[in-house]
Amino acid sequence: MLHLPHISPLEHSAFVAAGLLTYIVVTRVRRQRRHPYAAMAWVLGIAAFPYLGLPLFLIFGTRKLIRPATRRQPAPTGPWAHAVPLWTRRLLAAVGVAAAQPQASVRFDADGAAALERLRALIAGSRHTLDVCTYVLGDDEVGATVAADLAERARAGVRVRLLLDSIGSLKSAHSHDALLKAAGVHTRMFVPALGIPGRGRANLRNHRKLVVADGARLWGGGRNIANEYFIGRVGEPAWLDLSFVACGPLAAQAQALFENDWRIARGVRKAPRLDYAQRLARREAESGVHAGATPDAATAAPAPAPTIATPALPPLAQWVPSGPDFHEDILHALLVSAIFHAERRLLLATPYFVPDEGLLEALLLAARRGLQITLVIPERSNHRLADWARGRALRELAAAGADVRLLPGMLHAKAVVVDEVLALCGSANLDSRSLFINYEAMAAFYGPAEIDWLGNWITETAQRGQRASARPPSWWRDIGEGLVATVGFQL
Ligand SMILES: O=P(O)(O)OC[C@H](O)CO
Repeated sequence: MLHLPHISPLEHSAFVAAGLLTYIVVTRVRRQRRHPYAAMAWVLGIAAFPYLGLPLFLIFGTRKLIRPATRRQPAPTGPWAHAVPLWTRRLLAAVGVAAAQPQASVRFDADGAAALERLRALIAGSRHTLDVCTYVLGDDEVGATVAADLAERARAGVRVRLLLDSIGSLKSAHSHDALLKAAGVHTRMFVPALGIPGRGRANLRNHRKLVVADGARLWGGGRNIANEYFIGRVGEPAWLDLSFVACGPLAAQAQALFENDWRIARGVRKAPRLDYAQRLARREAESGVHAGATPDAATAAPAPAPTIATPALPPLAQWVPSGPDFHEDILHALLVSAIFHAERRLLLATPYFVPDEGLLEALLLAARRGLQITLVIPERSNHRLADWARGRALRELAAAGADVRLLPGMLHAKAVVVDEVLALCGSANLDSRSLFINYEAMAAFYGPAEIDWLGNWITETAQRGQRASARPPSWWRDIGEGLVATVGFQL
């Protein structure tokens, strides 16, 4: 029989005090801001159940891996600087994001089959390196096809690195191991879900989705690598989603970030001596590359997808990362700033809409200022808790005059358009998990062609949805939504 050690009330109180002190020290030393619900939950948890609460806090309680940077960078200048709103330039430079640069080409894919062809062509066109990061690699047709393509490149002598999130790919992470390993693909799992994760990182998932070929061509967007994002599961249509291929410096920016993620997955604890934007600038200066890489035949050729007409401005773009590897919540800061700066319209598409109070308030104020706000979400997503958590925010937005559209099928695209000045497309959902916890990355586009393309796509997609109502729900639904919303910071 198990005998628990006897603990006197004094010893118990001392343990609780030590637990709370640990919470304060970790939070203060790392200067981590927390959602009020999260702070309250940790303090109450440690005080009420210290023997469980403290270990859980040490395993899951860290949100940021680096301390605030004191360095302030000036807003970038240069031939294209005028095309990026000054507030964006200043903000992103201040938080350590590499500057926007012109790309040789950018092509979006809304159609899943075309997106898969373009991804496969990018992989097939790699000659030296291939860096792949995905939240989900499916144990299905698309997962197997892409894994076979990676294996083929590795056999041809390309250095192939595959980074999988260990929670996102929990069920399927090892499905393609035999093939990948035999071909020489280097695979790493991002922060093990099992085992003893160190320094509170177990809750910090890598949600970034990118493939970089030869450091020059980037495939990115909202798609994971599994059937539902491209061709649909058996008997079901593919989810509505967006991805893109960019040829140019955006790929180098994404690859520099991948290098960081690859180190973290190896368990490296020390922060790199230079941050990724500085390292990138140094590498570019050393090699004298960029400002417009040329697309090679492999990416120029494939798929009958929309080609963007030559704009007055080149496709100006910037890779905007966010997550525990940056002290600021960069995407949240960018979104809130963008909403306050918007003058005419805000178009938003997301599968999961669980905004924190700051983001919701910014949107509500924009609606009250009379901006056109279109928010497209699926009527029922694949995460029922997220659907429950969003109810109040949707009703408030609809009541304030926003056009909230519920699509009949599953929408998984993540895109935001702000006036005619900025468009975002990438991995981040408009929920607290993406904006405050996960490793994420979005491409920010400043060229008129890309902004138009994404704006038109969101507008046309919205027209296929039903308008959400501002009517109050039944009392039990209201209570249910309230309960789910208290853990909304984790959704
Ligand atoms: O986290 P996302 O946005 O990549 O979506 C993943 C799916 O919802 C997995 O259930």
